[in-house]
Amino acid sequence: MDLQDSRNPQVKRPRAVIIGMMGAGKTRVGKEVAHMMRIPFADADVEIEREVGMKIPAYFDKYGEPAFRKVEADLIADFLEDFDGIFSLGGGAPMTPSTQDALADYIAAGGRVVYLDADPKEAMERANRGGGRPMLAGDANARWKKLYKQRDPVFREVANVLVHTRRQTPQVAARKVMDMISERRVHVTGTAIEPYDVVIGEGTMNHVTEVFGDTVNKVALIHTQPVQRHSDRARALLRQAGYEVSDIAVPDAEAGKTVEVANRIWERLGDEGFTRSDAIVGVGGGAATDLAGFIAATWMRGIRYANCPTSLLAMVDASTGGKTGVNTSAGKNLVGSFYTPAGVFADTKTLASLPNDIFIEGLGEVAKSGFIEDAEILRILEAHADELRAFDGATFLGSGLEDVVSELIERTVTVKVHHVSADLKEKGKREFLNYGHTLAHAIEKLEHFRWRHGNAVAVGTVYAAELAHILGYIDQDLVDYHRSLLSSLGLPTSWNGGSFEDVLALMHKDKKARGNMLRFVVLDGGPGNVIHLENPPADAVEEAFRRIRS
Ligand SMILES: NC(=O)c1ccc[n+]([C@@H]2O[C@H](COP(=O)([O-])OP(=O)(O)OC[C@H]3O[C@@H](n4cnc5c(N)ncnc54)[C@H](O)[C@@H]3O)[C@@H](O)[C@H]2O)c1
Ligand SMILES: Nc1ncnc2c1ncn2[C@@H]1O[C@H](COP(=O)(O)OP(=O)(O)O)[C@@H](O)[C@H]1O
Ligand SMILES: O=C(O)C1=C[C@@H](OP(=O)(O)O)[C@@H](O)[C@H](O)C1
Repeated sequence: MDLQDSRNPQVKRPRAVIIGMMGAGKTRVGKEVAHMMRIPFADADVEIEREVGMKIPAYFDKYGEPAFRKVEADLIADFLEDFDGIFSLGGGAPMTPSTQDALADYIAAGGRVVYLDADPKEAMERANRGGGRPMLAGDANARWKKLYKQRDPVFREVANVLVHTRRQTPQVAARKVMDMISERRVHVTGTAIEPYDVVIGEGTMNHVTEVFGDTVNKVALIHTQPVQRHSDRARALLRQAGYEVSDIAVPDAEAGKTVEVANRIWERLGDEGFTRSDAIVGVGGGAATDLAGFIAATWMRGIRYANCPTSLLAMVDASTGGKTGVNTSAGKNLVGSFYTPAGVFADTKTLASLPNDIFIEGLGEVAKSGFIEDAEILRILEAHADELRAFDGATFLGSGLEDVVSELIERTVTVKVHHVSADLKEKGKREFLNYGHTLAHAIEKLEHFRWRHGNAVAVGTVYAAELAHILGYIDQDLVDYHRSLLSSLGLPTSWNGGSFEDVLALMHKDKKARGNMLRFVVLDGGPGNVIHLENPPADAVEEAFRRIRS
């Protein structure tokens, strides 16, 4: 398949622009960030000196500040469009209106303007060292303070990333900047949805303390044992932020998603005096975040909650979108509520402990999102299939793969959000997220849930592709592409379990079915074009099933 890269490789833009007061460390810390990220560094002052062929104090003396600002603004405008690294500006640069406009455009195109917010005393002292700063001529301290008063509010306005560096070494500050600029955010809004962000990247769990504000006192931290070390981190962060934390360990995976476990948690919340102004944080795979959301939705008819998903599947799917619930003897996920979180923190640091097979499973839902909306996902999966299949948590952090996985999470969450925002309660468009799921749910049930969901979805998408091909919606190449892509990622593409009759009976019970009519989600023409297929001919439904037997 020929999948075009939707991004334009010609466009160069700084990975981050650093602003701040004189002496904040824009040059020193900026260089360190570039070094850590192995990308180029440029300092506007140095570039200006190169361009005008003299030192800045000499230029100020000869031509004055207005002339300097003009040269500075022109140079910054050029770099914002043609430099692919870390770019530090001179202290006063963001005060020039044309530079403010250029920075706003840069942010609108996805850029990061980092305000390096140093402690005023520390920065002032450093700025006065060494001299050579024309803006501090005369009483340097008084000048610095005056400029700080004028500039600090503007810097806060102009930047979209704020990094405090008080008492931090340049290395520590740089690490902080690096984490913050590598972060990706997907904003979720929609009718009946209180807006929230899904924050993706290494260290993003640190933000879990930012969503509840001052009104919350107690936080119940719901997690499973395999992710203990990650929930320990969340607990430490929440305690440091002043919350009273109750640690609630629940049985792992589906064993935790039961009414009995929920009941034990409700009892505990009652004993510990949780009120409507308290909150829940879920840390773990999709089972733990589904349970945590369900507890939040039901306790006192709804309290605030945040999710820290730790499996790929939970990051790309389960933790966003607001479906919460437990399993009962009537079936999986049949009891629950649509209840959206206050924030989702997909911290890629937690993937370091994720076993390979559980990671691979998550790719099933990632590929599905590529098929239904974002063909760029398919291109990325294709280009990195070998590394993804060989995923090893032990070598994952800081590797090139981490960036690839972060992009896949961002894109997959974006696809999910497009569907959820338009249709929270699954009355229409949201059903498209169910591509491959009609057969997948039947497989999971017949395999007594020993088959992992993402693996079943992979087979289900091949089935849906076969069905669409038999009925003339897509060509054989696209069916073959489903198989080759999924198997290159280590996902299954065939299933030899139960009989067609068993599968058919279960597909009739699928939530998309209407009366006795089967309904599937299929592609029409190519990836990105999805339709509902209602009541397909019985022989096509059976023939497609025959084709997924190996
Ligand atoms: N709410 C939704 O919209 C939605 C969507 C898809 C799936 N789900 C639900 O999500 C669940 C499946 O999610 P899942 O695949 O994450 O399964 P899971 O929660 O059972 O996690 C799989 C296993 O991986 C472990 N694990 C998770 N993160 C780990 C880490 N970082 N390190 C080590 N071990 C880790 C878990 O403890 C568990 O043993 C199902 O219950 C499904 O119904 C919900
Ligand atoms: N976090 C820090 N800790 C200690 N020294 C620092 C720190 N940041 C910067 N410095 C030092 O302070 C001086 C001013 O830093 P610089 O990067 O030139 O500031 P700016 O470019 O923001 O004016 C330099 O000598 C630099 O090495
Ligand atoms: O604050 C300012 O107006 C200036 C700061 C300097 O950069 P640093 O902040 O890197 O010292 C330099 O651009 C020029 O002296 C003007």
